[in-house]
Amino acid sequence: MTQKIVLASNNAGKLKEFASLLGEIGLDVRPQAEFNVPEAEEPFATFVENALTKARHAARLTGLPALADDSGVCVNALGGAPGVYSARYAGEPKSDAANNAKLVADLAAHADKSAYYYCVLVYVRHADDPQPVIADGVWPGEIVAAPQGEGGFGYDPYFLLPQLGKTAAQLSGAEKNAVSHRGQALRALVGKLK
Ligand SMILES: O=P(O)(O)OP(=O)(O)OP(=O)(O)OC[C@H]1O[C@@H](n2cnc3c(O)ncnc32)[C@H](O)[C@@H]1O
Ligand SMILES: [Mg+2]
Repeated sequence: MTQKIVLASNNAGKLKEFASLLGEIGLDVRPQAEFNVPEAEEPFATFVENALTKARHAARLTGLPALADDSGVCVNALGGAPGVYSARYAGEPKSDAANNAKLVADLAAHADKSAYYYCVLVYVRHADDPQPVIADGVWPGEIVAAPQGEGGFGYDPYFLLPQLGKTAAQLSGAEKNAVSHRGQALRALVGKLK
């Protein structure tokens, strides 16, 4: 029987990437919305603590193993901001357009546009699992002032891959998953679960 796992995220962009990444490995991964799990609080200053709290929350409410993703874009000239606060960088309600506008404005006076995406994944077998499985991934790039591309989500139209001459939003879903912070983290996590 395929093991059912709850995916502790409400982000449609992430869910789409996970659906394609997990399609191949024989896990039956269901978004937490299917179980009416409400969004968890993310009060911590580290990605791993937020991912752990999201995974535990979903596992507790469903009785299923849970996988959570906490991620963000870290900009070197801004001391790592927006970082763990990426989803709400421009305040509430969450808005990709407002976040991107703030990021471009904050970076305008800086010559160094280097940045990286970071993703940490946490898998818990149950809410009180004393040995959560943790894996992460880093994807370097640069922030550009003008958006390019229609794919991806979040900061992707402003996240340039200099070697490819494209933003993350100009990659196909498969191309992004092959190299992204999330793709790297998930492949590492799956390796640890085997
Ligand atoms: O907590 P969940 O429900 O998973 O959804 P969320 O959008 O709140 O997710 P996070 O708390 O992990 O915040 C991560 C933010 O970082 C940004 N981000 C993360 N990965 C990204 C990617 O692959 N492409 C573009 N932006 C990304 C995006 O703005 C996300 O909202
Ligand atoms: Mg969140």
